[in-house]
Amino acid sequence: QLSSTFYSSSCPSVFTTVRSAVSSALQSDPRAGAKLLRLFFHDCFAQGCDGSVLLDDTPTFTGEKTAVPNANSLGGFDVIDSIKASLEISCPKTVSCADIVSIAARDGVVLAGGPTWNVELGRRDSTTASFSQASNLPGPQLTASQLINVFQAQGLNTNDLVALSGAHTFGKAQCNRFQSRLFNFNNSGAPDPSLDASLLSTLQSICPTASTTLVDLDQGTPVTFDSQYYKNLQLKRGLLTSDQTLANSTLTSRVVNTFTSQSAFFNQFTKSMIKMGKLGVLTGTQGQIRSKCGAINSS
Ligand code: HEM
Ligand SMILES: [Ca+2]
Repeated sequence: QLSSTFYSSSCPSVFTTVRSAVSSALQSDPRAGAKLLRLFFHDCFAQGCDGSVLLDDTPTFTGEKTAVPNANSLGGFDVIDSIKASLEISCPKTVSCADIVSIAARDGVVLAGGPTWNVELGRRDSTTASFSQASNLPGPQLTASQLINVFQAQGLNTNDLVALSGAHTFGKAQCNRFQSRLFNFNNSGAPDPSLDASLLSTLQSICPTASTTLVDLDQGTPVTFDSQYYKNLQLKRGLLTSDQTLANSTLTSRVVNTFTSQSAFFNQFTKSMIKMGKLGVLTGTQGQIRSKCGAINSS
């Protein structure tokens, strides 16, 4: 029961406010859009798209930020906080943090050259978070069949999985997320055979150890939102095991091939984003509209 016109009368400036904030964040951080897109994914997969990922820990509350997939990894909180501060001036107590994340994710895609779509709105913010669900976000070592299962548990199918993984067309990953592929893959004494030799030697020199050094997820067009990601997979140039497996497994390889067509990818990506954006949403009088995205309202 979300709607793209949800704020048409209550906060008509919401789209321009978010767009200009994301655009200005990109001036100082070329990864800002990628961070915001990932933030949306991590919000939706833990307890639904309810802003739970934004809640800070307190002495009596454990949120999602310290879960392994998020800790020292997730970003974009500063951009969301500054958008929220602007909107509390123009449209007080009106726009949920969960909706801000969903619009900012779309704008991060658009401003990197990706497709646009009408974001469906009307989500409300949670008063709780789920450390355990955040901890169960899919890890970079998963195989295609494991990824299919994780997505299926959220009501997302194989097309959604492959299309949404295309988000790795921009942004970066730390060496420690994939370094196990480079020297002694699965205790074989050799690197992952499904990794292109020239990319392997590049990565071996950047990542001699499982460090926090950052590497482009898409070595072809690292800051553009395009279908290069799928072409990389066909060339054994996927960075994470969870990327490369999509081309290696017969469960997903045909879909990977389809998405080398940019129009086919963009078309499915927008549909899958709208679908992911509906996971576990709070609407109507459920939850609340937070005044600050990092904390539940005190009264
Ligand atoms: C299919 C399962 C997925 C796995 C296993 C996965 C895993 C990862 C990992 C390990 C990183 C690097 C984190 C770090 O090094 O700190 C990453 C980055 C990223 N992920 Fe995913 N991801 C998945 C799906 C998605 C989806 C569905 C989206 C969004 C629709 C997404 C968007 C991103 C983006 C944009 C980045 C780069 C963020 C940045 O530069 O800060 N990922 N992902
Ligand atoms: Ca959530």
